[in-house]
Order: sequence, then C-alpha cells, then structure tokens
Amino acid sequence: MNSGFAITTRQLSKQYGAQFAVQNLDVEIKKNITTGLIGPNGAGKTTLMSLICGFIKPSDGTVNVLGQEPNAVDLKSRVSILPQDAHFLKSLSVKVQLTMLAELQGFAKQAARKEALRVLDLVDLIEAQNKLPEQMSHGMLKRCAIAQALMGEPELILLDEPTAGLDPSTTDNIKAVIKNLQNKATIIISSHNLSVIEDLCHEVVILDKGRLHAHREIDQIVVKQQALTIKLTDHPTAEQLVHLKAADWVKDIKVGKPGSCVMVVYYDPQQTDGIEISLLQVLKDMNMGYREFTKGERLQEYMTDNFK
Ligand SMILES: Nc1ncnc2c1ncn2[C@@H]1O[C@H](COP(=O)(O)OP(=O)(O)OP(=O)(O)O)[C@@H](O)[C@H]1O
Repeated sequence: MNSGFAITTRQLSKQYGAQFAVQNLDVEIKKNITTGLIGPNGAGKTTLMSLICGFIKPSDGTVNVLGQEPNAVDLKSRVSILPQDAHFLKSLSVKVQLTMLAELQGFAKQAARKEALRVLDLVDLIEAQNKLPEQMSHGMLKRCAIAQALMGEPELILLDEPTAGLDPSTTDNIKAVIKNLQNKATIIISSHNLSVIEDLCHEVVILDKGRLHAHREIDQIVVKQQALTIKLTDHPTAEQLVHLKAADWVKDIKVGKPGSCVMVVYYDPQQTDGIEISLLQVLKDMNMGYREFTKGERLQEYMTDNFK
C-alpha cells in the first residue's frame, strides 16, 4: 500500500436496496493535505465518510485508512470524526462529557480534564464549559462537537459539515482552528459551503450520484488567472453584456443564474496588465454596480455550471 495516501478506496460501493449511495469509487486521498469532499445533495458524501470511519460496511469493494481496515483498533486514537449529526448526553456538562471522551481515548484523569479544556478553548467555549447541552445554542453545540474531534493528536480528521448552521464570525473562527491543524494532520472536509472548501482545501473530490465526478487540485478547478469574478448589484442586461464583450481584452463572459448576479469575465492571458482597472472602467461606463470582485473563478460557479 502506498504510504503517501491516507485513504484508498477500490471499487467501493454501498447499496441500499436497489439504490447505490456510493458506486464503484476509486479514490486516493493524500496524506498531510486538506481535501474537500463536495457534491450536490444525495451525492454520497456522508456515506463515504461513514464507510471511512467504519460506521457502515461496504456492499462491495474496499477502504483502506492509514494502512488499515476502517474499524481497526489501532485507528481509534489516530482518526477523529465530526459527524453531521453529533449528539451529546443531556444530563452532563460539556466539560464532563469531553473529559470522559478523552479518558476513553486513553488520557489519564487529570490529563483528560486538561485536554477537554484545551479543545474547548480552541473553539472559544471555555466560558460555557459547565453548561448542559440543552443550555447551549445550535452553534455552540456544533463547536463542542468540533472540540471533540480535535482531542488528542489525530493523524486523520474527518469533518462532515463543520460550519453548517454557524454564523459568519463563528465560521471564520472554525476556519482558523482548521487552518492551525493543517500542517499537523490529514483533514477531510465535507461541506456545502464552497467558500470554506475554497479557502481551506488543497484538493477537492467531487461526487455525483454516488460516483466520482472529479478529483483535482483546487487551483485546477478554480482558475486563478485569466478570469475575474464579479458579484454585481443587479443581473447584467443584454446591452451591458454586448458593451463588455466588445472590449478587445475580453475573451468570454459567463453569467450566473439571475438570483446570483454573478458574472465571470475571461481575458487574454497575454494581456494581464491593468485588466482589473479596465473592467472597473467598463462597469462605471455602463453604470453597473458591484459588491465583490475576485481574481479567478469561484468553486461556486464551477459547481453551478456542472450540477444545474
Ligand atoms: N440508511 C440509508 N438508507 C437508505 N438510503 C440511504 C441511507 N443513507 C443514505 N441513503 C441514500 O444514499 C444517497 C447518498 O446519501 P448521502 O447522505 O451519503 O448523501 P450526501 O452527499 O451526504 O447528501 P447531503 O448533501 O444531502 O447531506 C441518498 O440518495 C440517500 O437517500
């Protein structure tokens, strides 16, 4: 087995009745990088995470995790997971529960308590350590679940929807926590929040209807050069687009769905000088307001184009 991969699947399938949740999946996830797992609803992301963790068994094919079968005892302290629907006991404070989980991981009593406080601090929940789960908001519980996934020094961390339901500021905090872990562990993040994937991941595995749609470096999908993405205040009119297309440096224009107000302008890679200024000038000439201006294409546009 190639030791450069944290996870290898071979012809992996999971079937429920006649339906395949994951089908004939061959994927190799590199060690020590962060990989995003994305795809539309029902693509098979959670099923793949569950197969990797050994929560469910394959109908066919194999999964290899850090050189072992998913359920191997040796993996217990080496792999950690944030499940999509993490639950806590109602009657114990989060500090007590995290301390118990640390003890189960092999920490001695004192060290377990220290570890629980360390991870609660990482997710900014020290002040809430004595609260019962029912006294906490959805976002606080999510952070507790993330804290639990950070205990010990896992080599492989699987995060299923780490920022779902979190407000923008807490999402940024969680992103910072994940960034801090990046050179210490292999991380897999499944999320519908594509800016989280774009900001954190080196590679992306895209699933569709249980099958592998693509596995690429994020920079190969998100064209950094030769494109500018603009979030406009209004959907561009036909007249505005004709005017913009007439500029000699514009190679092509892609317009998102009306609700998105997004426009991607592709330009000649030979003519990069002052492109941003030229575009801003055209926007001004055509009285087009904008909210955001990004170099390159966004993962969001790739996904919208490919999964209409
Ligand atoms: N226990 C189950 N019994 C029957 N079908 C299931 C079960 N678990 C998953 N499926 C089906 O397998 C497919 C993949 O589901 P999965 O939850 O893995 O997708 P997902 O990519 O995580 O979706 P989402 O983005 O909506 O969370 C779906 O069609 C789902 O209905």
